[in-house]
Amino acid sequence: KGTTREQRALKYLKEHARQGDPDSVLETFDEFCRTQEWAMNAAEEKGDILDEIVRELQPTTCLELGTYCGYSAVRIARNLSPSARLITIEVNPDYAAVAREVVKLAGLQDKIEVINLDSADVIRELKTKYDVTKLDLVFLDHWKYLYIRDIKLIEEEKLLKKGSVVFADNVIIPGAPGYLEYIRGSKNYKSTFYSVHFEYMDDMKDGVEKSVYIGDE
Ligand SMILES: Cc1cc(C(=O)N2CCN(C)CC2)sc1-c1cc(O)c2nc[nH]c(=O)c2c1
Ligand SMILES: [Mg+2]
Repeated sequence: KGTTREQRALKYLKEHARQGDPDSVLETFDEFCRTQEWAMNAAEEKGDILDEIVRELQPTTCLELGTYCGYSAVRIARNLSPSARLITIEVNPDYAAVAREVVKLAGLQDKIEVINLDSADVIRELKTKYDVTKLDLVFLDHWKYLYIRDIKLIEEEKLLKKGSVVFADNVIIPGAPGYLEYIRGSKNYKSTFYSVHFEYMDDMKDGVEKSVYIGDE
């Protein structure tokens, strides 16, 4: 075929979504994944919880680990206030390239910065190189073994403040071994589990975990 699934998705979005309209981009992406090819987007149910968190928290600075094609980056950024921004990190260059196109298609390139590097390297430089003081929202959606590494790094860098929200995808499928135990066992967080359908699969259950930071700043 020569093209990747992510490139086929982008082509479909360019042909069917309204330029500059984030809602249209998300609806069209969901349609592609339900009618053409499955893809690991945060999708409708997980997306609704993410929307709720962003609307309630009104975060100024958001960090997403695991951009993939940019579905959840668009989902987060479309609800951000004018001066708020999202930094999203994607280690896979092919995914990052597609994500940048999807962000542009949604007209959100001024709110979203896609960084094609390893998450740990960027987290260590958020304060010095990316002008971040505190993170109001962190979305963990990259690789299950990196959730615990990266949340510990974020704590070490003192990037969280009281009320900061850490939202983790896939805590059931593929699962986040060690992360759930760590975050639920920590006195610095108040965690809530949401049982949700796995993206685009009405017969599979996954879980997402919302953790509010209540620890020392
Ligand atoms: C790629 C993949 C395949 C899965 C699966 O069980 N499958 C059976 C059912 N069929 C339909 C799909 C395939 S689950 C999953 C996945 C899903 C996410 O949301 C992810 N988020 C971030 N980073 C990941 O690596 C990530 C992987
Ligand atoms: Mg996921």
